Amino acid sequence: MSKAQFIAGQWLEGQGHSMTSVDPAKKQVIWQASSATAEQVEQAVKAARQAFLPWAEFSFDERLAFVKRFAELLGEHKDELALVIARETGKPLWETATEVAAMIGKVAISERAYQERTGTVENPMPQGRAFIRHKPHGVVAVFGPYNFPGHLPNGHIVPALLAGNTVIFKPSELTPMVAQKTLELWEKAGLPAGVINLVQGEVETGKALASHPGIDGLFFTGSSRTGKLLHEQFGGHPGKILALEMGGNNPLLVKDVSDIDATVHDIVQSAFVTSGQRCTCSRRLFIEQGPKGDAILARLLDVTRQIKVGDYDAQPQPFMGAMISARAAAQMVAAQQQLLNLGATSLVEMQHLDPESGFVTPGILDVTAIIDQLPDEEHFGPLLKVIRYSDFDQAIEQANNTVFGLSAGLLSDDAELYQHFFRRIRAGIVNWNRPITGASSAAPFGGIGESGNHRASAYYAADYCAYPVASVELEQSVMPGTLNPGLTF
Ligand SMILES: NC(=O)C1=CN([C@@H]2O[C@H](COP(=O)(O)OP(=O)(O)OC[C@H]3O[C@@H](n4cnc5c(N)ncnc54)[C@H](O)[C@@H]3O)[C@@H](O)[C@H]2O)C=CC1
Repeated sequence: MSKAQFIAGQWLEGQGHSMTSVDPAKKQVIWQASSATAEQVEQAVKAARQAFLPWAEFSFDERLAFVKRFAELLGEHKDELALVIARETGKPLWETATEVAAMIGKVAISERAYQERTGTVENPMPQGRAFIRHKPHGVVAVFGPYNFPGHLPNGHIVPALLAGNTVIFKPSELTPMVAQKTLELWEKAGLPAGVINLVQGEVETGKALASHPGIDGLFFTGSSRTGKLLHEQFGGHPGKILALEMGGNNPLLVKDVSDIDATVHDIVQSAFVTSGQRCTCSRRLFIEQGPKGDAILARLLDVTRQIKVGDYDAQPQPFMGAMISARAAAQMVAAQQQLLNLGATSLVEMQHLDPESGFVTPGILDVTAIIDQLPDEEHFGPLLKVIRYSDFDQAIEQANNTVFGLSAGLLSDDAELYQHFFRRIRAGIVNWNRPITGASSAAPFGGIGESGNHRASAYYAADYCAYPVASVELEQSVMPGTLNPGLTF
């Protein structure tokens, strides 16, 4: 049993029910502990509140020194952390190494973002000095998803701490071991007690934290379903900051390309990387009808059938590892069946390779015939839906026919067509001849519609981690040269 709760600088056993984490590739229990109760969440909020003022009173450079030490420790422990992420998520080691690298890279980017987006500005004025400064919100909760259990929570935690907030982190219940490892590194970095706290548990722990009156904000990355629940819960609390990074039903359009292999590579990288478990993954692929489209589709089917799926530590490395759980894999196969029942045609069948594991092969369906009945849902796995179109503008209209709006892309040699597409498509990430996954931490990261609430993360995370304060300041009160009418001194 692990002491999995980190509260006020102490590792504590949870007082709730027992939790386990299962390696979805090797099917072994790799972690066991007890969840945090509502009382322990309360302790964590108290600890974060007590730590807030001293932490906020440190200078930016002092806070930065702690965060840089964390980045150094990530570097020293990068192989160990990459292995923990691989074991808990099933993602291949080549990919989890890039996740740890992104966590390290986040620190320098967040430092720059803090200065550029929330630094201090002095404006000239006739009398006194005018300042724009930024202050931390206070105690913030960070909720993380399972697909990038290190990098995505880190994308909230690092800018939150730099801005002077204290944090209570509630990771996904599917990736508690990664959270524990990460917090051990924060502890080693010497953060004062209470500045970062970890509460592990399932939905009830999440609810206890999200509904706690003592938090000043909540930064969430996860499903639209949960994000919407939180949005409702935060209704009537305009004083609390809520940043939601949620799912997508992302379209990728293809027209007039000369290099078929390069195009297919961008499609595969968009649809199947991380076994389709990225919020930016392409779910819908629009290919023109006719021989040119046929050739692209034929090559895509051919390459997809050859994608290597395997253990995270296999040599040579597979492109796709296991999905997060046997349950998630079974749900994807069920989603495929549901679309087949509606009248979709299977082009490459997704298969659950072993019902006890998270391994699935990638699948492709032609859904052209059922476009009007297509459920507008995020299928969070390696299942790509192909739509054959004859009119490009209609294809854009269909691409926009979603409640989501996270990422979208065009694969085409035609620069003017891209401008046309860019003006019409609705999404927070719009790419041209590049995969629609792999968004940069140095750019804003967020979507419109049900993909987010206009609080983009990554480079723009600095914005939701602090509030602006406008001040006009003068050493002492001075009588103005002219008085307003009606005043007598
Ligand atoms: N836009 C973005 O930046 C990203 C979005 N995602 C989305 O995340 C999803 C996959 O992640 P999941 O872990 O399945 O998301 P999830 O919504 O199931 O869980 C996220 C977090 O919320 C907590 N939670 C769940 N129900 C709750 C409730 N009722 N009250 C309070 N807390 C609750 C969970 O314990 C977890 O910590 C996908 O939909 C994906 O698109 C994933 C990565 C990035």
